Amino acid sequence: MFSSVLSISDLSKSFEVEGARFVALASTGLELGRNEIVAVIGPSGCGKSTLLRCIAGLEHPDTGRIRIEGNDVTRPGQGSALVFQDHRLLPWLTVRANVELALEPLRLSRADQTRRAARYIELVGLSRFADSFPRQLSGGMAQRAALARALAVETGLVLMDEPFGALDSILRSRMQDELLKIWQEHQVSILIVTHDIEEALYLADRVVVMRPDPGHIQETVEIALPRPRQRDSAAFGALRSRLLAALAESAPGRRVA
Ligand SMILES: Nc1ncnc2c1ncn2[C@@H]1O[C@H](COP(=O)(O)OP(=O)(O)OP(=O)(O)O)[C@@H](O)[C@H]1O
Repeated sequence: MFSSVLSISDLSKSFEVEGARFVALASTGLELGRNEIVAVIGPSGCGKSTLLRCIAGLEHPDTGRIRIEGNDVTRPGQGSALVFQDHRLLPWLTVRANVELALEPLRLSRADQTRRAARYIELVGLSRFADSFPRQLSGGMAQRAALARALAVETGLVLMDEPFGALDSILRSRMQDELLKIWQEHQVSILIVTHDIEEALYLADRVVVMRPDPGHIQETVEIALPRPRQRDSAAFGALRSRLLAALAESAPGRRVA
């Protein structure tokens, strides 16, 4: 049975731009199943980040309903954790202290907080760097620390906005494999925004293609390829062509109502 972790219906969001209403998202609906990975692609400005920010409770939608595990999202950090392109670790805190800080709202005992932070730092392979500061980490390591911080909260839903966008291609594909390994072992649902079609195809069970003017979901493509996926296989290539064609249909634009 399809058990929804995230359920979005009729979501819309507009912003005031130069005295006029600009519609960033219009009547958007989306379901995310338990342990599902869904990637969101689309041209710049089609509302991908706005969608994620609404789910994360950082933006208040104009209309519609967002539920995580059946609960309406009304404030930040409710049922989800967000990973950005830049790691956003606090520079004056060590990796360990950054992860522990994210756990503060859970009001765990001091011992449990320490244990949980250590477990997730180990999971992303950073135990040796737990007492390092962000400036002492490479880009990939800092992004792994940000992932540990998001996973440690154990929300069951991780939202990722271009998480590997700033990494070089070799590191990026290594991080994709690490993410899949963690996902397989830890049973989380992931909604990931990416500009990279290959990344979407490599990671996702479904790819949602968005279109601007106003931002909405144009189509959803099932990626029924077994894992680990072969980027040079004919089936991968056929889906790549399909997504490229879907993206070509989307032309950036801006509607001011
Ligand atoms: N706070 C805001 N005020 C005004 N306009 C905004 C605001 N946030 C987003 N927008 C506009 O809404 C539209 C969608 O932005 P959003 O960042 O969601 O797009 P995106 O698809 O994530 O783009 P990109 O791929 O470039 O990151 C853009 O035109 C953007 O300028």
